[in-house]
Amino acid sequence: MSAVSIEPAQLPALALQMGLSLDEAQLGKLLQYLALIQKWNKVYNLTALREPAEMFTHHLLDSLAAVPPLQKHLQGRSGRLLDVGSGAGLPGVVFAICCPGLEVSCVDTVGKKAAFVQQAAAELGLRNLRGVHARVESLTQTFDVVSSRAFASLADFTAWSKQALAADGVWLAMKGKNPVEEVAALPPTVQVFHVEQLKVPGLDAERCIVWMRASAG
Ligand SMILES: C[S@@+](CC[C@H](N)C(=O)[O-])C[C@H]1O[C@@H](n2cnc3c(N)ncnc32)[C@H](O)[C@@H]1O
Repeated sequence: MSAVSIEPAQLPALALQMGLSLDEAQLGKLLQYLALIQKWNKVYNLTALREPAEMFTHHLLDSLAAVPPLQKHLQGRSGRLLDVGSGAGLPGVVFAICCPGLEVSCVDTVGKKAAFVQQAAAELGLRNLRGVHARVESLTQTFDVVSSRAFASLADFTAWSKQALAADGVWLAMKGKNPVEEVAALPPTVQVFHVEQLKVPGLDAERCIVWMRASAG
């Protein structure tokens, strides 16, 4: 994966280029969130990336690329989203900032990561965001969208989170290259209805969303 030089100061222009309509407050919160990850990374061991420039492209812009497809799916509806294995809150915190009508829960088995998301929610004033310390398999609430990024194979992701998916809910899995073999390994109870290519500014790498829903099989 290679990256061209790109800087946080370019965020307003990059957001427009990505088809995002964000106000000053949202742009500010995205940069504040990045600063929080950088500040707490050493203490909480949130991400293996250490370089601020890399965090900007590989984490923030990469997560932002999934926002227009998510907004298109929601079509202005409110709803509940669960981000599974969210780590530092990627992409869940970015979704919460960009989609204020969405109630976002970021679940992780590591307590300090869930605590970091709770702290980010407080510091950024995000009342639609919460960090949950749990294994996704143990959740009983249901969600309209269940997302993941850098989490697990499609088969494991859907198997572990299926009880958390609302009856008409969808899975949103952020992946690199179109994961043809992972799709082939899915059980008949999971239907892939769209593989959507993403373009991340400054990232010369393939990215996609695999959209799935539960089917009778
Ligand atoms: C590689 S990290 C990805 C973090 C983040 N989504 C990102 O894109 O940077 C995977 C995360 O999944 C969490 N995890 C693993 N198994 C889990 C489970 N069964 N339920 C919830 N979280 C889990 C790990 O603790 C880890 O933080």
